[in-house]
Amino acid sequence: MLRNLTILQFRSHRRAEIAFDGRPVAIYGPNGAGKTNILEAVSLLSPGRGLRRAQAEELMRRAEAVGWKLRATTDAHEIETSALPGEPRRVEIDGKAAPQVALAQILRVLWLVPSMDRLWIEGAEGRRRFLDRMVMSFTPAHAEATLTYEKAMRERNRLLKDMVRDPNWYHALEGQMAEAGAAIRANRTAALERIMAAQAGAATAFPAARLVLENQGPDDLAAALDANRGRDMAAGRTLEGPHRADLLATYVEKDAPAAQCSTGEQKALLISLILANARALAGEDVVLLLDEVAAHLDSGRRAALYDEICAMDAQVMMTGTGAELFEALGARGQYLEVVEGPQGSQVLEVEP
Ligand SMILES: Nc1ncnc2c1ncn2[C@@H]1O[C@H](COP(=O)(O)OP(=O)(O)OP(=O)(O)O)[C@@H](O)[C@H]1O
Repeated sequence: MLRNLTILQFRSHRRAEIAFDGRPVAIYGPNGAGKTNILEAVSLLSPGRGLRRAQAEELMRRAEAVGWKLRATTDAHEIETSALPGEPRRVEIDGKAAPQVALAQILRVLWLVPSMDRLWIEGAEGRRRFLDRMVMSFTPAHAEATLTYEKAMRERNRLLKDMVRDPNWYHALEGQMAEAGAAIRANRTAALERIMAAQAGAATAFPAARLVLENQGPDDLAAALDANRGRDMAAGRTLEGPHRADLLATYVEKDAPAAQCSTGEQKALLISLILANARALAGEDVVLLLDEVAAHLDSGRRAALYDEICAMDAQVMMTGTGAELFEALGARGQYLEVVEGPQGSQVLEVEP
């Protein structure tokens, strides 16, 4: 689990040191105090751009703009990640420089944030990202397969745009895309099976979702890329492949597509998936970040959510309103109050 986190010059935080004691962490305080910024810091202990998909530069505290740094201690490792102005984010694990993807091996960080409330309604890209984060939590190497595929595809797209016709320019790239693409597909299929199995086996108040992958691309991607170069050249990009896949969910009990469910039901489906994801990872170091998830839930589901979180093997950190969190978690929670101070956000440990 994550034991300690030091946040330096990050968003609204000048310096915050937090020691986690293993209980679900309840973070509360006024609007804009810097609660979500703490969850965002934790999300950056995994590969990628974190739960707001921010650029490294945006994360620098505006007042000083000297760069930011996060230091974390888990049971087994020390993680440091930082960025200086104008530079990409860097990662060190146990004092040695490491590629970002190496973070996926240490903590399995999962999250739900309010910007995902319209996930089932909006475009496929958000769902694909959500899917790939779940997949990466099971198969850390998925992060690398995705990077390899996207890099090769970008180069292929450049050739297509430049109207390069010589097949020799394409062979190696398409080979890489086919190989990484097959891994991506297999990883995604396996992850969905694990999530659905975890849902089926759990005593949970959250609805079961049937998950299906659509638009995964042709079975023989190498042959399709080879055959469709002319069509792709006309479009100026690669039209088919796992980069177009979509995740469809059905609310099983009502046999309704997620996009047609009520706002609360859509949220319940997301919570159901993220809880199933965490359960399916039992035995791994899972950190589950829940930003204002209780909004849209009825009182029955809210109570169930808190009970399920407390019974889980995962380390949970959530934001919400103080009164509700105190009432729901009582002595089961660790409380952090975040307030805005003259020197930026202040994080206070509170005993209820
Ligand atoms: N790069 C930055 N430098 C300084 N402050 C920043 C930076 N980025 C965001 N902030 C500030 O952080 C605050 C938002 O923090 P955060 O999103 O954590 O709020 P919150 O406590 O979750 O609030 P809410 O309850 O409204 O969701 C805002 O006041 C914003 O101006």
